[in-house]
Amino acid sequence: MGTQKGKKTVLNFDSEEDVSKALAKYTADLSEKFIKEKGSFTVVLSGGSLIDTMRKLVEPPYKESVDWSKWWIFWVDERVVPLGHDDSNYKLAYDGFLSKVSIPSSNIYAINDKETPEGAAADYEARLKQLVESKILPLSAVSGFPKFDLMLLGMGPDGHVASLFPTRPHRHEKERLVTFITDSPKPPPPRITFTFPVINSASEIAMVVTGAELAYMVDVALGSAPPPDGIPPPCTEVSAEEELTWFLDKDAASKLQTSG
Ligand SMILES: O=C1O[C@H](COP(=O)(O)O)[C@@H](O)[C@H](O)[C@H]1O
Repeated sequence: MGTQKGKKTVLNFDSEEDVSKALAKYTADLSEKFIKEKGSFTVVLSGGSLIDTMRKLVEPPYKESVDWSKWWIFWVDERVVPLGHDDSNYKLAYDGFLSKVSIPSSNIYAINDKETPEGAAADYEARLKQLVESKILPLSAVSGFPKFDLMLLGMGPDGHVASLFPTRPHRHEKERLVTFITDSPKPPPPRITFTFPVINSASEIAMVVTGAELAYMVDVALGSAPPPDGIPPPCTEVSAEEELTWFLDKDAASKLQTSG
């Protein structure tokens, strides 16, 4: 299991719609707080169901009240396909979120889709290091890795987060900021992903998990069921420097002993 440095909060909601509303308010509140404190808000997105659950953030009142000009967008993982491909996490986010708000395009860090997985990971890592040098991204005083303000994570039924899969050794990478995989068990096979040292250096992390097919893994991740084959899956390793907040709907929380 990961070492929990910050606080952990588990929020249970009646429906996915309620998760979407609460996630919008949580994100807008953090945006205001970080922009007030440091003049910018660095947000790391996942792919998958997260983007649809973020839909309330691009509706009134947040669409107008959030200062999108101060946002910076990154991806915790990306499939190494052209940015316009249906498997691209960038395209998913562009269609469902980024095209609806006015974040400066120079603040949106899509991968270089002309590279191999290894090249794309090295390129993304180099660009993050440049942002550290230009003081856009601070380094965590705890880990020495870049510290993002907010990571919005999803989880797969096998307990993967980002593109860190239970059966792949790159989940244990401790030196690199960004690594790659060419044989992801979930298609498409070529992907790049932030490593745990970077993920766990974030100030705030939201784990956004909805749907009954994730109920067992939620139980494992929150420590109330034993992990499959006795091996803790990646979702058990997530922790944030300030606060990790789980957003669960009733179905995802259905196996937890104490929900509500
Ligand atoms: O492949 C991926 O899967 C995870 C989980 O997706 P979900 O649809 O179960 O929410 C996602 O977080 C990751 O970014 C994506 O590349």
